[in-house]
Amino acid sequence: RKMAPGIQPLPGPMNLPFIGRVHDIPAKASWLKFYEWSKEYGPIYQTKMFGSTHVWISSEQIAHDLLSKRALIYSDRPMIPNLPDNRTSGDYLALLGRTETWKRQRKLCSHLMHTSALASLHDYPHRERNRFLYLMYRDPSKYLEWIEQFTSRTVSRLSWGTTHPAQMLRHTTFGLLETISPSGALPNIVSFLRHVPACLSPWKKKENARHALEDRLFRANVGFVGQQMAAHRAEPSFIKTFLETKQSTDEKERTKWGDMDEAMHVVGLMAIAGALTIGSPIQSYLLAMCHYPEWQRKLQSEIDTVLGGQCPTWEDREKLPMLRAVVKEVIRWRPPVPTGIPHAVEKDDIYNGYLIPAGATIHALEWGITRDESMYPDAETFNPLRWLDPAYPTFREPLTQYPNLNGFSQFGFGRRTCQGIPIVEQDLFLTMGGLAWAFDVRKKRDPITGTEIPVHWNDYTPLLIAKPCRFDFDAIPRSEAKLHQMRAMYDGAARDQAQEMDDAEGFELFGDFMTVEHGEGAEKVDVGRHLHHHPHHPYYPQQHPEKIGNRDGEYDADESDHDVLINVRDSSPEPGLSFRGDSSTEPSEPSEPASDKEDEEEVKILQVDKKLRVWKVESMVTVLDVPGAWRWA
Ligand code: HEM
Repeated sequence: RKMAPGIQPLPGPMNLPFIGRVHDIPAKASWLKFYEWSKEYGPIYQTKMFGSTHVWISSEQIAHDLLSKRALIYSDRPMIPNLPDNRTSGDYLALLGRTETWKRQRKLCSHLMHTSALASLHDYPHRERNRFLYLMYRDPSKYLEWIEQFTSRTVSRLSWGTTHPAQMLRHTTFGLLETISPSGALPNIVSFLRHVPACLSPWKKKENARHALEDRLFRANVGFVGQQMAAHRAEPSFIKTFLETKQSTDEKERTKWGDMDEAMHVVGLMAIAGALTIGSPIQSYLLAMCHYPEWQRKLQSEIDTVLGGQCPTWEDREKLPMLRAVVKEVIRWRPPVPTGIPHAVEKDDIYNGYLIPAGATIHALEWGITRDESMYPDAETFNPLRWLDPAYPTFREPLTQYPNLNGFSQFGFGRRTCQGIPIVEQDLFLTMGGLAWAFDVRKKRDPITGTEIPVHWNDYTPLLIAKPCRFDFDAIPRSEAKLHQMRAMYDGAARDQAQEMDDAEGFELFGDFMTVEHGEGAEKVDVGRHLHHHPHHPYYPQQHPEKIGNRDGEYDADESDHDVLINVRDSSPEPGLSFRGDSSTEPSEPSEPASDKEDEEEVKILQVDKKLRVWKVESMVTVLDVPGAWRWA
């Protein structure tokens, strides 16, 4: 391509014909390679992949100069080869091109988020956090499960006022992450594979089936909120807020936010974003505490001194700057979206004498941005002090307000910045604060030699949203008093859930198996199992054989929903039947020996709704740490 005098192409590695540098990009932790190149070619450089230009930015200043200050031409999104209508379809706001649909959807998203944030997210993160802490106490080795339950249940409540869709949301959302991630589906790297017809393309078949399932889930959820509103018992939610505007007597207000179908997708995307991302920093917090016990002690000391033994609530945020600094530093130390979500530039542009060609994909390389030594000295070290001490360039006053997550580079740039920060901020403040208040998290010790068992430093999953691969640690409750408090907090959360169960009449539950119709016919999807058989899923047995949690060699997602049992299998239990097992055991197979006695409990079926295939149970749980004590759950 001919350049005007004085203009040059961006620096970057030499490209091979046609494939560019595809062969150099590792399947795992690709961001480390892109960061390595930034050391060689500078804070802005380009690579080619199958003919398209990718620009990588590792400086916050340059990202702002282009993506924020020149937002007029830098706010588009690239086409995702494995989801080729992502720019136009309107199903996923975050992936839409710079279109009128995107502008409308972004406004609606912002309105719903704002309304909910003003009401402190209806206390949902707090209620779910209390449940989460107790589950962590019962079995910290299942932390991946408890964290995913926390994030998906919280965002389900926010979106639809109920936790019921949470499990299915996890399933469909994880599938979407694979569909769109460069390392999740081959056509995203070898882009011409997108032309393979649907009947021959395993990627298209899989995505079509997933999409159909997701569509059914979102429609059922919206229907549920409508029914609950008609019965005057809907809990607050994004969809409820939207439907209320539809009931306004003011015609302008009624039409302002678009139609129901669009709102369904906007809220669906918000739920997807919430279920996907927030687990990453919660897991990274546990990793950080294993490596930096001194910061755990400092954080605990702040919480104990300021709150006199109470567990942090959202109202305490102004008083706990160190907790906010830990939240922010965890995100900086291990960025949840290390390669960023790419923008696309719509016109040729010149930056400092370099050409950025129209159509190039622009990546704000979040991993590189957080390693800029001029802003983050000693960047590899987890150091919350950089947000609290005036000696650091990132310090900001007043400490009642800063540090916070608003405007943080890790949530993107310009007109496409993340819209979920109020949820992220509250979820992380409560979970990290709750964990520090309740537990000493530390490396496990070998029972015989007493030596510490090593924990990895930076082994993360490879998809667009990166999470630490499973590691073992101890989470020791800090005192007997805290244990009692945790149980009381959990009882409150369990009561909420029992109430919700009563309200769930009319909600369409999904079976373990369901038939999904799509273009190529019908497919039987095993939802329960499916969740654990994604090749990149951290629980996936083949990929991480040593990292599997439970006695069956495979992690059972429903295992510890002890408080109420929602069983969706075909057996038809009768009220009054009692059996021993854990609450996810089939009552039709009571004789099956439970190999793990600790999980056993007395379960009695109280009520059965055959149409919904829901049982409500009463279960007597052994409280393991107080021998001989029993508790009704
Ligand atoms: C730790 C959690 C999260 C992180 C690190 C994160 C990060 C990001 C990033 C990097 C982007 C792209 C920004 C850009 O293109 O410049 C983004 C976009 C977005 N995020 Fe988040 N996010 C998180 C959680 C959430 C949550 C809970 C929601 C729920 C509402 C959400 C909603 C969105 C939306 C709607 C967009 C798309 C904005 C647009 O394209 O116009 N995010 N997020």
